[in-house]
Amino acid sequence: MWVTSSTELALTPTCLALGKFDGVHRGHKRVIEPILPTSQNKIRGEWQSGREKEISDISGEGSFTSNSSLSSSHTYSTVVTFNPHPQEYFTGKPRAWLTPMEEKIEELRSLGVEQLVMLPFDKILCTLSPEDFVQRILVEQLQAARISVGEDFRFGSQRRGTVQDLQRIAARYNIPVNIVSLETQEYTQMDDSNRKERISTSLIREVLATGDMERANELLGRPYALVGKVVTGEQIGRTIGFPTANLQIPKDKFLPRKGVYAVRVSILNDISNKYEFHCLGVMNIGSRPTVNGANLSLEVHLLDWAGDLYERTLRVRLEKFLRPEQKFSGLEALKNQIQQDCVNAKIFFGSEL
Ligand SMILES: Cc1cc2nc3c(=O)[nH]c(=O)nc-3n(C[C@H](O)[C@H](O)[C@H](O)COP(=O)(O)O)c2cc1C
Ligand SMILES: Nc1ncnc2c1ncn2[C@@H]1O[C@H](COP(=O)(O)OP(=O)(O)OP(=O)(O)O)[C@@H](O)[C@H]1O
Repeated sequence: MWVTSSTELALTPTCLALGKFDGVHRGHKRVIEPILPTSQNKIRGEWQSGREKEISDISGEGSFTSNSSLSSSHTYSTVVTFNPHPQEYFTGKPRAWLTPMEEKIEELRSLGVEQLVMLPFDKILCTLSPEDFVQRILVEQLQAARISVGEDFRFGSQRRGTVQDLQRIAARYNIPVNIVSLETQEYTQMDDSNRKERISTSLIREVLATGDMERANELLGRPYALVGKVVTGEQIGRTIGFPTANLQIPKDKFLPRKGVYAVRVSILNDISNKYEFHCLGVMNIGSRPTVNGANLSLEVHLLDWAGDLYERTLRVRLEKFLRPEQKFSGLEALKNQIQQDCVNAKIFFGSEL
């Protein structure tokens, strides 16, 4: 996938999906689907499979995340997003992401998106009128051939432009706009009544903060994952019979509720760049009050497994919140509880063991 923050370096013409796409959740996938080559094929019946050429020599600010074989007269399926996040720009506060950049690129690439354009969200961009945004950015710079957005997408200065405005303005340039209806999820409330909720990044963040992984994962369409390298810890874990891999994740990754989770772990094969060796485990996200830990740490113990994981990249999928972190009277009490956590995780995973 080609990734750039410069519209001058963007591969054109394009089929565009517009938005912030943090989390690449089920609603986002619905918006992206119509711009993928397979869907365009169905829509236009003219997707080119011949005359393909390997594009690997593009220099400059952008980068390829894998070797892509693309046609020279091809409409590039492109996700257009904003950097920094508009909220970050307006509040001046850094934001934690459900999918930090690397993870977002990986998710979009796995969907079949060919290009990610991260428009610099600055004073110029945020003061463009809806008309100028479409004409200058989408038409002139990105040469849009088709646009896909969710029903509630807003754009242009002060979010003035609605999807109907987008459709009307784009029609002047003969660009069709797909307006995707909102993806919702049925949710059973405390009083047992059912409610449909619109899937959004904000909702998923709220749910993750409560530790309700079943609901968060349902909204996302996949388990929420922490991806990072294994670094050295204080090595107390092995002395109590529970060696743990300490994970170093991107600083801007959004963390769910602190506590202990039942998890699925996979290890990145650095050569094939694929995750393999799948294993179950228990993870603690917390500051380890029992051993007077000062910083937040992310530690995973793999069930019934022994080996060296230092420097390996792990993907830890959080499946079930088991309990909050506690301060125990000593290491023996902590050890007994971790033993119980492993039993509880095994019960949760049930037949998989
Ligand atoms: C499943 C699991 C649950 C844990 N629960 C707690 C806890 O409730 N309270 C706590 O202080 N530390 C908890 N820890 C962290 C341990 O204190 C930590 O693993 C131990 O100090 C060893 O860390 P080190 O090997 O990185 O030095 C937990 C660790 C794991 C793997
Ligand atoms: N549930 C959904 N169903 C269909 N389209 C959606 C859904 N949620 C977002 N979209 C669309 O996907 C694109 C990207 O959405 P965006 O990330 O900007 O919003 P979001 O997921 O609602 O996040 P936030 O909560 O931060 O507003 C936009 O075009 C938006 O309208």
